[in-house]
Amino acid sequence: MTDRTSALEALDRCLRNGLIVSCQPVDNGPMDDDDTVVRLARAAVAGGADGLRIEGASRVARVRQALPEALIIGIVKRDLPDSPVRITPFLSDVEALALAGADIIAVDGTDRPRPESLKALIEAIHHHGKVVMADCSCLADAGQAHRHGADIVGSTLSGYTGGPVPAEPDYDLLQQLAQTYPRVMAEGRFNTPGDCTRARQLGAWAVTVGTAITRTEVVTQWFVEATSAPRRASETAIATER
Ligand SMILES: CC(=O)N[C@H](C=O)[C@@H](O)[C@H](O)[C@H](O)COP(=O)(O)O
Repeated sequence: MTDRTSALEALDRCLRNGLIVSCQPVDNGPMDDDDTVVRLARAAVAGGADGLRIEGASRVARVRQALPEALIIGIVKRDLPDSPVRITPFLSDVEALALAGADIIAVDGTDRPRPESLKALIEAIHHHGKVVMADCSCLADAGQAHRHGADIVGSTLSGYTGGPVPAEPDYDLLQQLAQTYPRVMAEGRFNTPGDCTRARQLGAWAVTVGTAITRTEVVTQWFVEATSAPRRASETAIATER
């Protein structure tokens, strides 16, 4: 049995049917600092998370130090002037995440203009002895990533490569992925426990939840929107009665 096969079998034991909590606060918001990310990660593990998704090599290193046993999916996000690819675009990002202690490194798995090829990124991650997750937007992305050797394919980028972002997770893509690949991460707008149950029923290997657990501003906004609409309606009714 190769090292890679045994590493993947060990991963299956940890993550199959597991929950990964993505600890990525709202950019530049009041929770967007390293200490808060470490606390979010600790809280997620205390709540039973099987893994963590952490952005930035320095934050991966901080979380690794705080939680030596945690399973960490590391990414680097960048806004590039000449490419829409944001998630771990450079070989230097892969190296930094590997040195920081990520177990799994996720990269953009879409077929869009990019500074370094997907194949080169996947090879580099394997060279560092790490597991590759490809963040995909469609079935074709996953096919290409899998051919290049990606170990995990995720629905992460469905809805984020153009046009309005849908409200629901992409269950159709998830089902297609799960029928085709052995390790499929349901990720992207899985905002309720019910969404996660459905992901599992459709064959997801694991589910990643971010916003609904770690972006307080966004979740607060959901509640504000849900509660303010009726209030406005009743205010209108009162105004009309007067
Ligand atoms: C599209 C993109 O850049 N997704 C990012 C990937 O790391 C994060 O912003 C998401 O929070 C993460 O994928 C989890 O998804 P959700 O927050 O919907 O549970």
